[in-house]
Amino acid sequence: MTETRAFQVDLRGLVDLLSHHLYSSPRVYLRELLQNAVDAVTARAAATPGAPARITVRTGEVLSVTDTGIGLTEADVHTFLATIGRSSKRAEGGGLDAAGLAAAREDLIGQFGIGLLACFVVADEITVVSRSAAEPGAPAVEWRGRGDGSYTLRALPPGAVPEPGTTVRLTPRADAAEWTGADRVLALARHYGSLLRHDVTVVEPDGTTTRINQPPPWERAHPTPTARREALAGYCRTVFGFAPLDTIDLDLPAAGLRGVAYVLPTPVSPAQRAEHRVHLKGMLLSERADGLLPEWAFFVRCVVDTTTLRPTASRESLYEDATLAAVRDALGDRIRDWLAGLAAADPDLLHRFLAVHQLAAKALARFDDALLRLLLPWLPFETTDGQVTLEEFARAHPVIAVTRTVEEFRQVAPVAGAVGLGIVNGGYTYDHELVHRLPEIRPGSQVTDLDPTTVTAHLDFADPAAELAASAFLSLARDTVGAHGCDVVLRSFQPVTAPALLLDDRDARHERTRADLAARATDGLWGDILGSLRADTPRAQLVLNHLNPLVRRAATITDPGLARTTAEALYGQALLATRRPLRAQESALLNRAFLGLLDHAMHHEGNPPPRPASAGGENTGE
Ligand SMILES: Nc1ncnc2c1ncn2[C@@H]1O[C@H](COP(=O)(O)OP(=O)(O)OP(=O)(O)O)[C@@H](O)[C@H]1O
Repeated sequence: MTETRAFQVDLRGLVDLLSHHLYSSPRVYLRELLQNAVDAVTARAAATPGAPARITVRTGEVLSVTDTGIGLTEADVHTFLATIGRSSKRAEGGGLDAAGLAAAREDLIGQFGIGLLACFVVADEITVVSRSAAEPGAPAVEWRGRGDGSYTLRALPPGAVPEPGTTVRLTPRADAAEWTGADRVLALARHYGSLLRHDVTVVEPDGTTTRINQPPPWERAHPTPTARREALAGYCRTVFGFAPLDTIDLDLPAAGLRGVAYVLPTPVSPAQRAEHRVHLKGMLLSERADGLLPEWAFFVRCVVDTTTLRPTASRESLYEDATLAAVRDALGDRIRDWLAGLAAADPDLLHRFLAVHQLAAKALARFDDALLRLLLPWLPFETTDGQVTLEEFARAHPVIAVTRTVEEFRQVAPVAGAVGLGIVNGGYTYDHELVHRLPEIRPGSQVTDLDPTTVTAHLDFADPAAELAASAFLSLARDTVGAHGCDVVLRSFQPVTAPALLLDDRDARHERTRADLAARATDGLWGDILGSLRADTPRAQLVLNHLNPLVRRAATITDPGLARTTAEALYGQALLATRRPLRAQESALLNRAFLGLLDHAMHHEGNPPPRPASAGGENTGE
């Protein structure tokens, strides 16, 4: 005959699992106790509006949490308290539902039926004394549960518990003293319970009584809007430790969510994890909730209290579901609206915001066409006219060229600026893309990527006689520098102090890398592939400045060795000015040029080269 048996649960093992793998710290025991008390009070208030709603935490050798809540009958204790995984707050036919409290369920925090186990992380035994408010005639009960999984239950004599409600007591183990001392309990109660909606007090062993919660500042009445703003900013300083640039009210009635977003006063990296404080029905769920806001909103920190978002079983983060996704979108909209409002009504604050969160605003504009339209005219960019908005820049330059890297910009900007070419530094995050979108917002403006030929086309030609006089040097320089995939031209440009300009774009660099690899490829197939990729890409250009005195003198050098070294030195100097990492053969070229010039200079001084040392070394001894 087949016998059906029930699973046995090893409670010690289960508690161990919870404490080591579910909860991040033993301190959550207090949160679970508070939460049960809050739920019990909420359930009773739903059945009997106006019923007492107090929660008292007493610290000392014995720690207790007393509530004036719904209480438990003997049957409730067996069904809910003593059955792990069963919760009156979720189960169909649960005690609270039976009492007609289905509506209140929405306001309850617990749902998993495992919370009480957290107490076994700090104590070996828990005592619950309870009297039901739903069945006032039922006797009060005392339940003692032990960490080994056993429990006892006894009915108490009439009058032993005068009022409905529940007291949970535990005697902390010595090794849990860190979490159960009076100061720590007070701090933890404040930490978790500061926004709970019922009256929560902590009584210390010397009788000191502290109320630990009050309504959140966004719900309190304030005499003036300024007073409200100050109260909200003060709250930000307390919970986050900074004075916000501005506060944004968050109110999503459909999602049962209220709170505020604080705009950070200093820049943050988009990669930094946003840390939002999320309260669930008043109880602090997490100080580091992820996913509450869209990723682009990394410039705000939120505090919210919500009734609809679901916690994970550890109660330390939000459960990623459709509700959270909808809330995230709606909160994103609120932050967008705030920005739109600033642009329309408070340009001063918008300027201050952009001064700090330029990067965030740029990230935002990329995502959202409406915001692009709204923000692009205000966003500053680095240009050949200095730090200006694109709008201003476009007015002065009908055609805007944009670089792909900061180095390219640094190198070309002084020269391009002098010849009136309008260039924007597109090397910073998002800038290249945003500048290219300017014509969408400003029809008629033209944006192109900067390439070497555009710049050279704007530089003045040297006069033909000068070009002719320099032709021998130029052809030698072309020969020398050409080996590095670079052309040489002669032009006149400002500033005169710059002997040469290396115009080198990404395509030209790629082509050089490809050529390098192809030359090194010993394997025929690989060499063929790289060879076949040879593109007709623009080569880099070394533009020598004919206005520069050094270049003028170089053009007259007759010694081919010195002319070659001079060409290499000019190329090397222009190469260094690009501030990009040098390749091995470029470093070798610089070395060669430097040593060559040194050698030439010493020759010039009249120092003859030393006689080479003989192979075996001279015998200088006697
Ligand atoms: N202070 C209390 N007053 C009345 N009933 C309580 C109290 N504490 C616990 N209970 C009962 O014990 C049950 C189990 O509590 P437990 O804390 O283990 O889980 P839960 O609160 O239902 O869910 P969660 O695991 O999400 O916290 C509750 O559903 C409730 O019926």
